[in-house]
Amino acid sequence: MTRERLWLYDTTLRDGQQTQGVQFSLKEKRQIAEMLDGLGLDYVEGGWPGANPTDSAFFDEAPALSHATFAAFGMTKRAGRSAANDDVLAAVLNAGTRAICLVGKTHDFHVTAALGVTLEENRENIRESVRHLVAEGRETLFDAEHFFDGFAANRDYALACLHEAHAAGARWIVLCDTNGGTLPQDIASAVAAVIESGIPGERLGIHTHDDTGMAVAGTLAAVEAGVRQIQGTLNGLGERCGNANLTSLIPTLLLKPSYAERFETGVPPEALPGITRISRKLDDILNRVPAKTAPYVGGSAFAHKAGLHASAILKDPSTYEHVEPELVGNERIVPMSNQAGQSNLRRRLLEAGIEVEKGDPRLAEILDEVKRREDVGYAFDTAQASFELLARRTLGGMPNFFEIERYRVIVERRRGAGGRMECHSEAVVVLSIGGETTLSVSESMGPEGSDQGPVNALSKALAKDLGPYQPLIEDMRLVDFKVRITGGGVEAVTRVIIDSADDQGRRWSTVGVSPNIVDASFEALCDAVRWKLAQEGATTMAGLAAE
Ligand SMILES: CC(=O)SCCNC(=O)CCNC(=O)[C@H](O)C(C)(C)COP(=O)(O)OP(=O)(O)OC[C@H]1O[C@@H](n2cnc3c(N)ncnc32)[C@H](O)[C@@H]1OP(=O)(O)O
Ligand SMILES: CC(=O)C(=O)O
Repeated sequence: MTRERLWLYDTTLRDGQQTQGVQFSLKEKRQIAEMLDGLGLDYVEGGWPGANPTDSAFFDEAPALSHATFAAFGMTKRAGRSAANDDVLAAVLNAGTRAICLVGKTHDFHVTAALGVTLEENRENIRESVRHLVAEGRETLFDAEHFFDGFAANRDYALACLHEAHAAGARWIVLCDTNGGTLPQDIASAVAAVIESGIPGERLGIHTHDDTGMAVAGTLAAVEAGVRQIQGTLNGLGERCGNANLTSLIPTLLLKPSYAERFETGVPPEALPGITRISRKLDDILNRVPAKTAPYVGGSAFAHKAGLHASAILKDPSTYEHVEPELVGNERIVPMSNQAGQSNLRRRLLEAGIEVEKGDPRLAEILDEVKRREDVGYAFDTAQASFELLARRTLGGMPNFFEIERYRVIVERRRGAGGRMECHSEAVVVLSIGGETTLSVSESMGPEGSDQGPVNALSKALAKDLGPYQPLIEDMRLVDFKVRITGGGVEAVTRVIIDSADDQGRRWSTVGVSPNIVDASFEALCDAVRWKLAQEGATTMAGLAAE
């Protein structure tokens, strides 16, 4: 059966940049455009040339795309001037892209209230703008702004605006749910009416916003009704609540038989496993924590926490997964928590290289300890390294690398050079290693001598002199630090999660809990060091001496 082509148009660099708090640099725009091209998107909209210096510079040195058509964005000409004399149209044309997307009004209310022109003038603006770009040999898209609201308010006028663009030669008429309030069934019936009015589905696109949380559903409803171009953004970035999320739509189109059997896109199946990496790379660029619950690509998308789920997953992963995580480059995890049963536990232990027979009484001991600790504020589903240490201690065979004799932290605010007030943190850690006592003092010191706080000072003091273990922790560093006040037991306590990494690409999380934030941090730091030593195959002092 031949499949119909669905065209994917990415607007991360334009509508995505309209997200509050998002401002891409030139280098980041290039990086993102290349990622989208590598994934197989058909169009990459680069921004609005002339609107700001970054966008203009981006078009001056366009990225080298091997697959995607590069598109510039602008708006229809203003009333009272010809298309050839319109500065906005001149700027988009000068950007030199093969495709140009122009936004124009289709809701009568916006024509009179926002533009302040007559309904006929707006139709002329659409017609002449599109005609001008087509005459210049550009593939022209018309983004019909507020189309669905306009269709509900004045159907004839909204349709007439679309037909102006269509008759003038626009390749794509893109129906926009600009305010994001239209429900999927209303999108479907409006699309059906547009097709019935004479514009075929192969010339129609859909651009939705997520203000009701249904941008993806609205997009799919439009496809069902006949549109053949989808506009969206990576990770659903976009104005207000965002646009239709391509990171959800692309796997859906490729993996769900009801779409995959009827449609093909430019994204080849072998590129699909790259989508999780691309999604996280975008978050990295934006300095955002990836959304764990994101469909397909989120860290929790294939995390099986409940005991009943994990038990079945071990027998057959399809029991609780709608697709295999590998297909989208994600991974299955079975975290430990107070929702876990022995199946989660055995699976998690196996991942850590520890095999325990089903029914071993020590499994129940570990589970009891996990549940007891979670009751007082620990969280092991995110702090897997602390969980492993707990399990190894219960199973026996966990070396006692070092003992904490005492530690002390001083935080001082004092007048420094130039009379400015500045903070200073200092820590002392005393350890006992194989009967020997070591004492380390360290100051917190960040870039240009800035104070990085007491936890940083403690981390440095702890890692300063670990006696014979020192070489094993040299490549280790603290990469993230999260604090949560939690109601453990009868009183609120502080839970600290610390993420550490090393030069061998490992990244691990540990947890500490205490009414005192510094003490909770210190517990998590000690676990981080112990886990690293265990990974390095370190033995106790006695073992080291024997080697
Ligand atoms: C639905 C969407 O998301 S479309 C994308 C929207 N994106 C952006 O707005 C980001 C980029 N925009 C910008 O940098 C600026 O708004 C610019 C450079 C485009 C224009 O800046 P300015 O000339 O200062 O205008 P300003 O932003 O204040 O107002 C927009 C103007 O465009 C007019 N306009 C809006 N839409 C259209 C249209 N489709 N066709 C013609 N004119 C339009 C408005 O009437 C208004 O003109 P007015 O001030 O004469 O009333
Ligand atoms: C064009 C566009 O971004 C919108 O109408 O939402």
